[in-house]
Amino acid sequence: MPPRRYADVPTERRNDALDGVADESAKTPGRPALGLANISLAFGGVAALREINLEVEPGEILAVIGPNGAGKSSLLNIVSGLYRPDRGQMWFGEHSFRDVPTTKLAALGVTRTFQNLALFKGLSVFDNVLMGLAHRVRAGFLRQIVGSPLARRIEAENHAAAEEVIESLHLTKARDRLAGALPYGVQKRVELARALVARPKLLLLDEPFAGVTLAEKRELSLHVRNARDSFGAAIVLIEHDIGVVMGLSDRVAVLDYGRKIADGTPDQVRADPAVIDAYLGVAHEDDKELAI
Ligand SMILES: Nc1ncnc2c1ncn2[C@@H]1O[C@H](COP(=O)(O)OP(=O)(O)OP(=O)(O)O)[C@@H](O)[C@H]1O
Repeated sequence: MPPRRYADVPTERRNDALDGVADESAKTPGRPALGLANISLAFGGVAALREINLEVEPGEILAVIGPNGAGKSSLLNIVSGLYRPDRGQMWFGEHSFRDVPTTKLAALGVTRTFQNLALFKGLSVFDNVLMGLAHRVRAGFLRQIVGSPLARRIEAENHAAAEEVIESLHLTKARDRLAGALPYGVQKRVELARALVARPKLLLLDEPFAGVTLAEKRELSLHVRNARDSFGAAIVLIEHDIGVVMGLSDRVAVLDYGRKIADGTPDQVRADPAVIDAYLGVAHEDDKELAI
């Protein structure tokens, strides 16, 4: 079966419109989709992250788990440029950073969703999804080409990509509704659609399954896996639902008090005494893998 497309938009001819991503990063070939080396972060006297080393390969789904306050959100916030690490280095593919430039994340092929949703509630589902492609051309470049055949073609391609991902994520019926008026679980799907429309190389998901029903968890899990299968996205997710984590992830990294205490397959992590001690404990022994 040929791979499915979310947004098969040719970008070569628009590369010169991207905002100088390569200029601000050192280039190192042969790197994984995401690499972290010795990342540390403290808030006053609280060490949120201590010398974290982590790699995520293209097409790999990595879950980051751990007790409350372990450093999971801090890690995601560093990778998406919201926090600045005190020490360490990061790689997105060949681009290396100390500080991730938030405004250039999408152009680097990195998208994320937020635990508490970050949709434009007064815009339609279609327009929200379209916003996931807003980074593709600079405003100045758009002004120069407005009304031209190239501008019309870019618009048509973006619209087609948005329609495709809306259909893929079963959002067709909600396409013209205001995002803010939709049930929470559907809004979660809209946010995922917006993160997927540009076919990211690296997708960061902050508790994508929090607050949704079991049926919605199953469906969202399928869409996440499909993003990996259809265009090889590397996916990092923070999740508390151990059933989802074990069923969906290729690899699980466990944080505790800012340290990475385990990193392995779901089975390896589930059997690791340090992880059972720090996090899984007796309460999680009965957690069943979510069948997806
Ligand atoms: N902006 C901040 N200012 C001060 N301290 C912070 C800030 N963000 C995180 N911390 C502290 O850093 C540590 C790690 O917090 P973080 O939110 O990253 O953990 P977490 O694993 O995501 O927790 P949870 O599962 O509860 O969301 C905690 O001690 C937290 O109180």
